[in-house]
Amino acid sequence: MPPDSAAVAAWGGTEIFQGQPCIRLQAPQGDSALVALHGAQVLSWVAGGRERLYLSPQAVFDGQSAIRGGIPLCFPQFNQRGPLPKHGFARNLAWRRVLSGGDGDAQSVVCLELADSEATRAWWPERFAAQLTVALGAGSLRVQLAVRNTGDTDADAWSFTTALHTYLRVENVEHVHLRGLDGCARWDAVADARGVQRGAVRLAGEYDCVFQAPAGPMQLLDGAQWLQITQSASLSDTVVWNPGAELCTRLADMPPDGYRSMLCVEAARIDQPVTLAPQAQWQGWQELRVLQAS
Ligand SMILES: O=P(O)(O)OC[C@H]1O[C@H](O)[C@H](O)[C@@H](O)[C@@H]1O
Repeated sequence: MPPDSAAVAAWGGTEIFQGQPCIRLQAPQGDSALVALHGAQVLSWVAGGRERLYLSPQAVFDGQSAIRGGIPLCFPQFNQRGPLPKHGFARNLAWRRVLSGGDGDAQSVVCLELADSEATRAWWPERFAAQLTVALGAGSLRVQLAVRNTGDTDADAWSFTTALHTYLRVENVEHVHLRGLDGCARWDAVADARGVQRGAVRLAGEYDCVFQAPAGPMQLLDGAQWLQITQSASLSDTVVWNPGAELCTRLADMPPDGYRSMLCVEAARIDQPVTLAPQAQWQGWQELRVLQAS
């Protein structure tokens, strides 16, 4: 469905970024976020005067391709774990703005919806409604996905996997520490090896691991910039990804040295797909919060 630009404009807070209709969220103390209708993708989060998300300078904004950076949503399939296009189709389609119904005002909260359509049923036959709510707080950003099976009561249950595929901006990925995953079971997708994480995650080269999500918050230590990352228990996996130098040169929508400036810390549901009976609903969220370094 094409973006309903007129309706979106009537709600205010809209702007065009790289040719794409977007919604600008503003917090009183100066923080802001930018959310594209395409993919319901957060493209920017400025907190404490600093951009916190990585958006590739070579990202493609053609209204069809996945946008490299920000917070893409993988739904209803994570990666290539199924017959659908990689990471599902939600990041390739235009979402529409709906009433948020939540806390906060229209300046700091936006809710976008994607329901099944001819386009989605060409890939996946299920009837669904997905809502992505982005809430900007003082030094925080919370992204919540709610999914409902809108099938008739005598319809079948269906399953999905998902990820909030957050690209965090870092000074130099080889200098960061990601704390909070110590003791978590992990599958290293590069080496195809299972193990348990010991200590903080440090990176040197390509990194692609699916962890059992930690019970508490993680902390990303990037020099003097600290970020707390929390996810709901319903998102039971955490993915940490960086393409490294060699793979990065093969990603057409990233500059060769782009990998240095980003680290994906993804709140995901992969190993145990969510199964929804007709009319049942599920939700999951990730929250990012700026911390004072100590
Ligand atoms: O290039 P994309 O389709 O956006 O996928 C980027 C990456 O997403 C996740 O982090 C996966 O764990 C990686 O295996 C994958 O390469």
